[in-house]
Amino acid sequence: MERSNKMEFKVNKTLKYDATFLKSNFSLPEVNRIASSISKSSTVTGDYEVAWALKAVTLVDLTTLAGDDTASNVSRLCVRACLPFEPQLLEKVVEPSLLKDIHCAAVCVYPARVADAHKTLKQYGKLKDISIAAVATGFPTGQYGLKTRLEEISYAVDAGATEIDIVINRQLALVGDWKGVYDEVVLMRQACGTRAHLKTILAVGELGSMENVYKASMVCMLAGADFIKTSTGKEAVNATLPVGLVMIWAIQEFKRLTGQIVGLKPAGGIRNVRDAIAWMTLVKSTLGMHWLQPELFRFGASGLLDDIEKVVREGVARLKQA
Ligand SMILES: O=C[C@H](O)COP(=O)(O)O
Repeated sequence: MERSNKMEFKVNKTLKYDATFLKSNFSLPEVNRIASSISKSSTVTGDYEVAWALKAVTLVDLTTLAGDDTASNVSRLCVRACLPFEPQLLEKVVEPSLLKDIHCAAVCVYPARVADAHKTLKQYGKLKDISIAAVATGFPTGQYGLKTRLEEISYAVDAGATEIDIVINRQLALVGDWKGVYDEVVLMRQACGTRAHLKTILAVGELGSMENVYKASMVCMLAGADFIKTSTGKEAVNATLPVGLVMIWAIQEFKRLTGQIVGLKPAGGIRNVRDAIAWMTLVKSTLGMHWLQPELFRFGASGLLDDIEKVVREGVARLKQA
């Protein structure tokens, strides 16, 4: 199966389980205070808002995860990911040489729809530019036997997925069996092999505490995750800035202890440019501006591109009037 080679295909290594990595040292009021102050400082308007909105496009995993997904709507999603705006629209705001870079980072679909995405992206010559992410392992609940959860990964990779978004076993996490969570994610890492990046969904809204969010982040990174992702988009509480901050602290500490670099993917409920800018501000002010690239940061979102399009069109219209 022909696949994208946009990203150099280096995957993270599985490291030995070490319970000392799970110890955290933060207080909830501190987390909320910092997240709230970052959120307040992230308001931008006018041309800056358009620039940030265009940056956000390049970080989106454009997602459809619905029971009624069909080959046609997945194909339309892929076309939109390739060309979110007609090139003439952006002529006044983007340098001509950069227009080709204004596309989504990936499309994200169920395993059974990967072949449809692959077909369309191949047809448009975009397999090298846009990754195909598949959710797997009994998404969204993970409440299935391990054997079939692992088989889903192989199925999606064989169909052309280059990124696998797995869900962790919340049952094991909630009873404190972190070694059990680690062991499963290690097998998921092995099932991806070097053919696909592994993104691990923590389902933070079901983990019960920020300490558990930190532990789950560490366990997944030890197991070899390339990205840690907040949510499936199906939990009652999905991506929030405080949770993002705790995951970022885990990423920073993990890098300090092991040298291994792991990306962040907030997902679920990120629907407008204002939210996207708040997340990008959070990342910029903690991990640094260089983290805002598709290899290290993604938005998992089904509706964000609609608001981005609105903001960009309004911005371009203002420029034309000026
Ligand atoms: O992984 C992506 C999420 O499922 C998308 O969630 P959303 O539909 O709330 O944007």
